[in-house]
Amino acid sequence: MASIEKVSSNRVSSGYLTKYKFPSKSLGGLSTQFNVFLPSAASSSSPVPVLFYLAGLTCNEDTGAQKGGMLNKAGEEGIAIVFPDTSPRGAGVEGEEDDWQLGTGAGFYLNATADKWKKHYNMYDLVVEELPSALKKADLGLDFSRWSITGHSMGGHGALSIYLKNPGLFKSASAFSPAANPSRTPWGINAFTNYLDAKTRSSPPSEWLQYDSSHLLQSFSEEAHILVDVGTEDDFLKKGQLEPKSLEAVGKEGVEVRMQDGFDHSYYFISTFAPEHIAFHAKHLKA
Ligand SMILES: N[C@@H](CCC(=O)N[C@@H](CS)C(=O)NCC(=O)O)C(=O)O
Repeated sequence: MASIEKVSSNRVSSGYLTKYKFPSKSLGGLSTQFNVFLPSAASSSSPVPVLFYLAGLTCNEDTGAQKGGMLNKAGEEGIAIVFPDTSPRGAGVEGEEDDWQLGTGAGFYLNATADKWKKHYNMYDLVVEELPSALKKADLGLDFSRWSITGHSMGGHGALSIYLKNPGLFKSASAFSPAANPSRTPWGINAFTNYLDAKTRSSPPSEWLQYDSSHLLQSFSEEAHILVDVGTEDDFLKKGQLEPKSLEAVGKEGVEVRMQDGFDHSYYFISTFAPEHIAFHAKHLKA
């Protein structure tokens, strides 16, 4: 496996935010970048818990790190945060730059099975397997036995679906304005239609449902530790892209969905509630 290479580093909060890159097998050999916030106290002999933050459509590895308002609280709690990119870059797939909801900046945290996309668009494998392996090998002081995941919008879908698909791997999951029922809402339908080669005739196809949090939650047999915040003035909520009620409708204990009065879809909303999400994860990561 290729080693990670440092690109830049900035002092922030009680530690450093460092950008790395490495050639990713999951992304067909393309170089991918990610940021790691590491509290200064972390070391290979004293590793810290890890939180992954998955960003939304049109974003990259810098968006959450720069605008999410997460780092002071993470520093205080002694938690590292890993910020992956949202898609491969420069795959050269026809049309990948034409639509902000598909292709570059819109990897949807799945493994593509459609011929056109499957060589490069495997963000699920990158986030769940390859990036953790590369980070473990680099021995930065991250303890992946204490691992949680969060994200925004498309990244909220990523965080919840990855948590639900891997019982026991994460201590907790949270999301800001997630696309919570993507097999039935426009962004998800567009992404799944293009990325996934669905052979089943059911509607929605089972190949889509394996990435739908509201569906996955129905058969999640473990104790759930999930926190979701959504702003009542979120235009994407109003346009039916998010459907957080479909998570509540499952009626599973341990899933808290909070509607936040007057907030929209932006990073003003995320940065307001980010410290509460960090505290939520800290409670489970340190339990
Ligand atoms: N480009 C889209 C909006 C894309 C968008 O809102 N992306 C969200 C995630 S779904 C985001 O976090 N954008 C980055 C930002 O707000 O800084 C549009 O023009 O409607």
